Amino acid sequence: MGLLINGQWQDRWYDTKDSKGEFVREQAGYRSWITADGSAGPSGKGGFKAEPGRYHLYVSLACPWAHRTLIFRKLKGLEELITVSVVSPHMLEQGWSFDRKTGSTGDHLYASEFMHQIYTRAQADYTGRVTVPVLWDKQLQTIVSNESSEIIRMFNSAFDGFTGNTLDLWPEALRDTTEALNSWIYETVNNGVYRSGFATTQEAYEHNVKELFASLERIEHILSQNRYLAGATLTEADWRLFTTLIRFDAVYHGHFKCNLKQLREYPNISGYLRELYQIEGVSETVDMNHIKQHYYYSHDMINPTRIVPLGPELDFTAPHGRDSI
Ligand SMILES: N[C@@H](CCC(=O)N[C@@H](CS)C(=O)NCC(=O)O)C(=O)O
Repeated sequence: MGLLINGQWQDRWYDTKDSKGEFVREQAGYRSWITADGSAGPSGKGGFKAEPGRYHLYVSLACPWAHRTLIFRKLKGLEELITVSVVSPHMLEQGWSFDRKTGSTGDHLYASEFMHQIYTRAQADYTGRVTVPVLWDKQLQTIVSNESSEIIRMFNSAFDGFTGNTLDLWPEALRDTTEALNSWIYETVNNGVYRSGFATTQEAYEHNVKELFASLERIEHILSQNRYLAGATLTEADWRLFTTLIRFDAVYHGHFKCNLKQLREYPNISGYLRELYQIEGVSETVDMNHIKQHYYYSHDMINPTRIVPLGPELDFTAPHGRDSI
């Protein structure tokens, strides 16, 4: 695990000295948007017109942020239009790698060994963390975006003209509601599990775990009255939450010490999680082996033996019972 400084790879764990033991996530560096006509999006530069075959996704099947983009690619019927390479679940001294022996598909575009080579291909003197997902433009040979929350919004509509798929997971009428949900769920749940697990002081850990479970209680309450987070309609807020929930009992509960409760103790959250998992195509995006291998094997600062636990046994295919909500 490490980062690039002026294009040079440095092997380093997160520095929490200046933040009282708190893990602080770095802002994504590439923030442009693919749009239907190539005009600039809300941030970054223009020139990235939606075109079949032009774009490529680099993902980890273990990573909850990358997982969001795979779900949107699936639900929006983009599999033929946007190609994918998967990194190995083991993120070691050189960061994410394309080691086929440990579960990567290899880099289909450039046969690179490491993900940091994709970043330096886009910018030779890049400084910053080398994260997935990365949305790559094969034509301009550069990174369009490495921010999952924005990639899913591009996928939601930019290619509709080609696919005819008009499923709208960010409906105009629910945007304020969705944004409000996203903001506290991102802070205390999606990133909250990382802030708990990567904390290096007892105080920071306890603070984050308590916040996380207060939010889970709040979500349990919302889901006792609503089928989905924003009401009767499934939105991006649900998929953003889903990728954290699906990893919760298997990884965050043990490895990140988010263990006040297991998700199975929340009846509404568990039923909701199963319902989302059972939506057509979604289970194909979930790879529990990559998920467990990544966290338990890569973070040797937290788990120095690198032993990957066998349990817990989870069955996301059981009836969800949410039809009556
Ligand atoms: N803001 C980014 C965060 C992506 C991210 O942090 N990905 C993790 C994997 S789960 C990563 O690549 N971490 C490597 C690192 O921090 O060095 C997004 O949502 O796309």
